[in-house]
Amino acid sequence: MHESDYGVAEKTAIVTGASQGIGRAIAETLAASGANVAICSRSMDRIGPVAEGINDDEDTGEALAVECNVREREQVQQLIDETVETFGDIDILVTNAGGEFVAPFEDISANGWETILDLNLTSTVHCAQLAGEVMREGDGGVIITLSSVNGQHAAPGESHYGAAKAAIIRLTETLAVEWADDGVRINCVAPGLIQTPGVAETLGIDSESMPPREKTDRRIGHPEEIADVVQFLSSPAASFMTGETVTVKGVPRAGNSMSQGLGLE
Ligand SMILES: CCCCC/C=C/C(=O)SCCNC(=O)CCNC(=O)[C@H](O)C(C)(C)COP(=O)(O)OP(=O)(O)OC[C@H]1O[C@@H](n2cnc3c(N)ncnc32)[C@H](O)[C@@H]1OP(=O)(O)O
Ligand SMILES: NC(=O)C1=CN([C@@H]2O[C@H](COP(=O)(O)OP(=O)(O)OC[C@H]3O[C@@H](n4cnc5c(N)ncnc54)[C@H](OP(=O)(O)O)[C@@H]3O)[C@@H](O)[C@H]2O)C=CC1
Repeated sequence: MHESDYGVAEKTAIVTGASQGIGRAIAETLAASGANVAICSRSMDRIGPVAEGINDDEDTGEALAVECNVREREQVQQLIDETVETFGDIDILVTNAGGEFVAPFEDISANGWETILDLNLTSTVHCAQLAGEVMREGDGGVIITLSSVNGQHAAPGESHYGAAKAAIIRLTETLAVEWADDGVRINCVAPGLIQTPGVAETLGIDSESMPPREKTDRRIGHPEEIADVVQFLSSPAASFMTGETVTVKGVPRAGNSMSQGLGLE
């Protein structure tokens, strides 16, 4: 009888942007399954307590907090080095850190464009190249990138973010082909609208109005619903998946426009 293996116990995972929201849920989910997690954000004051929470629980893997701005390649290299020094290897990389502001194309300055491309796309390049080097020289690994439904479909005010997130999908497909022989699987997750502090800040969506996870006919998701998909993609159960983008957006709605997800219709 076949028994599915969704396990990541004793694996080492890096999760970027894990001080809150989706990244935090991913880190806590992987750690709860026994993975050791190296987690980063731009501030030790913000990432430290997340690691402490994981380390306070004796039943989880260990957590290492690292202050790292993923836009800075040298800081990403330090994150990789500290992870290998502490846990010995890198098995899983989740390039979660990202963000945006909503603005019409004509109002986005050159620096505004570069900020969003750097934060989402170039940071993914830094992390995948530097952690990928460790994986490829060792016994392979798993990479999960974060795109968005805005990387799959157009939405007003999202030209910079949509371009960056679309490029992450194609980068994922390309690396899956280039690194297949090195034992590296790489897949992408494209969330729909998820209730996080970042969304609350950017879009002013109130967390109190969040319907329960069990209610499927809703417009907004829980961070844990992304974490569960990342856990699956990280595990041996997904061994025959690479180069794919998994959309996680709940009930499809007519028009498939992100503006509907935002309640802007
Ligand atoms: C329709 C949405 C669907 C939902 C999809 C959800 C996607 C998400 O990712 S939501 C969760 C992610 N979290 C966030 O987005 C956090 C909120 N955003 C921010 O914290 C920031 O905006 C930032 C991280 C994206 C950028 O911050 P920072 O690096 O500090 O950059 P600056 O403030 O220095 O600005 C750089 C550059 O960008 C211009 N700019 C910033 N905001 C706007 C704006 N609202 N409209 C137009 N331009 C903006 C800013 O003016 C700077 O350019 P210059 O003035 O030319 O220097
Ligand atoms: N929420 C949503 O609806 C959707 C989100 N996504 C994507 O999911 C990912 C997570 O989003 P979400 O949880 O909502 O975001 P949040 O804004 O809630 O959290 C972002 C996290 O990233 C960290 N971070 C931001 N910039 C950097 C940086 N330069 N270097 C290191 N860490 C950084 C923040 O930590 P700190 O501030 O402490 O540095 C924080 O932990 C992003 O890539 C986003 O684009 C995709 C589709 C929908």
